[in-house]
Amino acid sequence: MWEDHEVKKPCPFIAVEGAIGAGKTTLATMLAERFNFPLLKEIVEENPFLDKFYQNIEEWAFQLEMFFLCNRYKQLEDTVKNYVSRGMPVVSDYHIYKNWIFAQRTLQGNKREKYRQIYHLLTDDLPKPNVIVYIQAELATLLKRIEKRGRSFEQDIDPGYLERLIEDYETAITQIKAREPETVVITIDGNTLDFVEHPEHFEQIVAQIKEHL
Ligand SMILES: Nc1ncnc2c1ncn2[C@@H]1O[C@H](COP(=O)(O)OP(=O)(O)OP(=O)(O)O)[C@@H](O)[C@H]1O
Ligand SMILES: Nc1nc(=O)c2ncn([C@H]3C[C@H](O)[C@@H](CO)O3)c2[nH]1
Repeated sequence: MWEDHEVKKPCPFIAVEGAIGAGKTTLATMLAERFNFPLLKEIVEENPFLDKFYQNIEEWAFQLEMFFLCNRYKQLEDTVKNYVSRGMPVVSDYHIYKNWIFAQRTLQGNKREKYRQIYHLLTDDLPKPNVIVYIQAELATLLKRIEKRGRSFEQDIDPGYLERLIEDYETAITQIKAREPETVVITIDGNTLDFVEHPEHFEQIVAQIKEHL
């Protein structure tokens, strides 16, 4: 149980968020290790639709979004059962709301509406993270990181798509802040803070998060 507080705060359920390649998995992994919290990590390699999706977004968007949604739903169900409901902290490299951020960008009309209904049915009654670590990064940073990571299917991503996602994330974070004032949102400058190469940058982020735990 999480009882390490003088004033009772909710047990940390931390989600690291940001656009593609912002550094979510890297930072979430480092934070899980530092705080000794279990890590909930996105499944990427076994995704059968990502490659096809990047070749033809319109054709494959619904399949891809449904795949992500069903996978994350299952992961979140397990997380609630194994950690959240037992009062144990957890750090995740995504927030379930990410599904809707992407789906609004990739789906239109009838398919978006069908997806919206399924998304709400599956997620409305699930516990949401109470701390969001948002890595804000500009296009040049994302492109550099995507290239550095070198996943073949991401190398031809349209920079316009990334640019729109950066804006979508900004809008989504603003909406979350307004809608859920109880959720702690910590914004990290992903352009200037290099927590991979500079341990002191990581320490800065850890200190910022500790203030809220
Ligand atoms: N702050 C940073 N400074 C320099 N390199 C970084 C930083 N954060 C991540 N990287 C590098 O950038 C690449 C992408 O990072 P990572 O896979 O963590 O991103 P992500 O946000 O989880 O991506 P995705 O959205 O695709 O899941 C990796 O090669 C990682 O080592
Ligand atoms: N369309 C779409 N919807 C999602 O919910 C989603 N989540 C992640 N991704 C893409 C980004 C990386 O390329 C890769 C790994 O994060 O998968 C997504 N793409």
